[in-house]
Amino acid sequence: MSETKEQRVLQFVLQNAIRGDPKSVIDNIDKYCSQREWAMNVGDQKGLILDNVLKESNPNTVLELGTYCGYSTVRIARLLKPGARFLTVEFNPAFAAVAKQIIEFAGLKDKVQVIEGNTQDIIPQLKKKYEVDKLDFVFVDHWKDKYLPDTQLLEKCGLLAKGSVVLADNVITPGAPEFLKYVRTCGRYDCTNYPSFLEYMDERDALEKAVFRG
Ligand SMILES: Oc1cc(-c2ccc(F)cc2)cc2nccnc12
Ligand SMILES: [Mg+2]
Repeated sequence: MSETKEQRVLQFVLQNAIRGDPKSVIDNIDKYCSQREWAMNVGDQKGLILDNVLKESNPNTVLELGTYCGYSTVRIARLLKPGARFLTVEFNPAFAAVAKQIIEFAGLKDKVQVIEGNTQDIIPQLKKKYEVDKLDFVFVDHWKDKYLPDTQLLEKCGLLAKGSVVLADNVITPGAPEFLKYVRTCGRYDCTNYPSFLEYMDERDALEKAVFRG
């Protein structure tokens, strides 16, 4: 059966990283995807910005939209305090299967709940089915045309509170212009842009931090 790129990333991690060591998992995914096959992980340059914004937020409850292979999931979970809750949503079952194995290999299985499904279906279930009250930190890294509707859905479902951080990947490449215009002009967010580069490439990209005013 012909394997996928995501399965090759997983194999490289299983064969080269150290079980239970999140940083070695992160470094080996970056090594494979920079030297062998490009893949849409947030990467190490934007990953460092993600680390810093996350540390500043020191969140109790985190949501990630777009798990993919679990690279940013591992980056986030490794920095969470004991008892913090972390939910990540992936609609592609093959991606979710790889992510679960990478998260488990990193030793972070007990810190993360991988939810398979469409974000527009899962977000309205977070309060009742997943017992979430408010989200302190949301990492938005799925399809660019879902950034705005999903952010508005988070608001509508009462999941954002004063100080909730929404951090979005790829606001330059591929770009999320409607999302950027909304968070920067609707009056409900304080926005900061973090210029960087597209993972494993020289093209420009950026993260946008939008802090909900409540
Ligand atoms: O970080 C990313 C990069 C790209 C991407 C694809 C192709 C290019 F040419 C450039 C950039 C797509 C993404 N989709 C979902 C989540 N994250 C993504
Ligand atoms: Mg991305």
